[in-house]
Amino acid sequence: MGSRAGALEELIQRNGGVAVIDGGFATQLEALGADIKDPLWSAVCLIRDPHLIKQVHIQYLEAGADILVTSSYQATIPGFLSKGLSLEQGELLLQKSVKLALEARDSFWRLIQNSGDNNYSRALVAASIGSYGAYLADGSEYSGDYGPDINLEKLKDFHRRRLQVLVDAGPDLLAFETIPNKLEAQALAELLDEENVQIPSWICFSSMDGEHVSSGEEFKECLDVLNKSEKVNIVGINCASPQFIENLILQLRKLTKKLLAVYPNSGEVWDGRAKKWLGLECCGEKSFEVLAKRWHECGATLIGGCCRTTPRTIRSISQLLKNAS
Ligand code: MET
Ligand SMILES: [Zn+2]
Repeated sequence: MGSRAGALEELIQRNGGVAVIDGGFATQLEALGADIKDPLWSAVCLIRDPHLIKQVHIQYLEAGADILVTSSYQATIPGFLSKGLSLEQGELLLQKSVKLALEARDSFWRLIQNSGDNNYSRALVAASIGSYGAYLADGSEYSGDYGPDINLEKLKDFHRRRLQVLVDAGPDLLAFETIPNKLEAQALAELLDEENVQIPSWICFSSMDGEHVSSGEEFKECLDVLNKSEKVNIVGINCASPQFIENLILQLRKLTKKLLAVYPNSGEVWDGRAKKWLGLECCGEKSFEVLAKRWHECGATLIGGCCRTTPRTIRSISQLLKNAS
């Protein structure tokens, strides 16, 4: 692994070969009463309800998450500007997303050390960077359909300043989430190089059919690009249906030597136009945890949940994966 990956390696080793990522962030904010019907989605809480953000982080730590993903998924500088905030205010909010997670991690860890409880590891903080489609808030993070005007340079420019601000805020990792196509994967890999980022990163794709990335492109095409990058330490899948994950892991295992991360959603489907979740969960808490064990056996090292998963989901997978190992 690249530089400064030591803390992650140590964590994985201490847990016997696994690290548990937290669960749905926006989902849990809503469960605590936050109103996130906004173009900034969960990131609107950085402005209105930072205490709820911290509470969600603490709930996932208590549940046994080893990696907290920050509230910055849909937090972007243009998004904040269009809310009437200044550039400086927008950058402070991005910093705050990392700060809130670091503070939650540090205060929880102090508590654990004082209690002598051996069941927890000191968690790591992964700064979330949602895809360009997440910023557009039109569902294109699940189609990769960015229109004819978008190109590699524009995607890099879109991501550059947020990336710099988040890295400067001192997270342990970067989590690129719900990447829908090869072009954006390539833009991110190039940007990590250009910015000479020193902390480890994961790049996770979603998949609508269990076989391709959301755009319909082959995983192989995307992995060919990422395999060339030393800055991308981990690749994987987030916010896809749990029923697809086993096959996707088997496919990815053949395509890369990098660590694999999987954190699927609950199996419900997000209707990006109607902005609501459709259908019932395909699997209850119990089967999610049984599946998670299988994902680990198939070669995933970082495992957690995305939208509609909860601290209960994370508690059961944390217990099962860590006791088994
Ligand atoms: N980290 C984000 C969350 O859990 C990922 C959302 S995927 C649409 O809210
Ligand atoms: Zn999700």
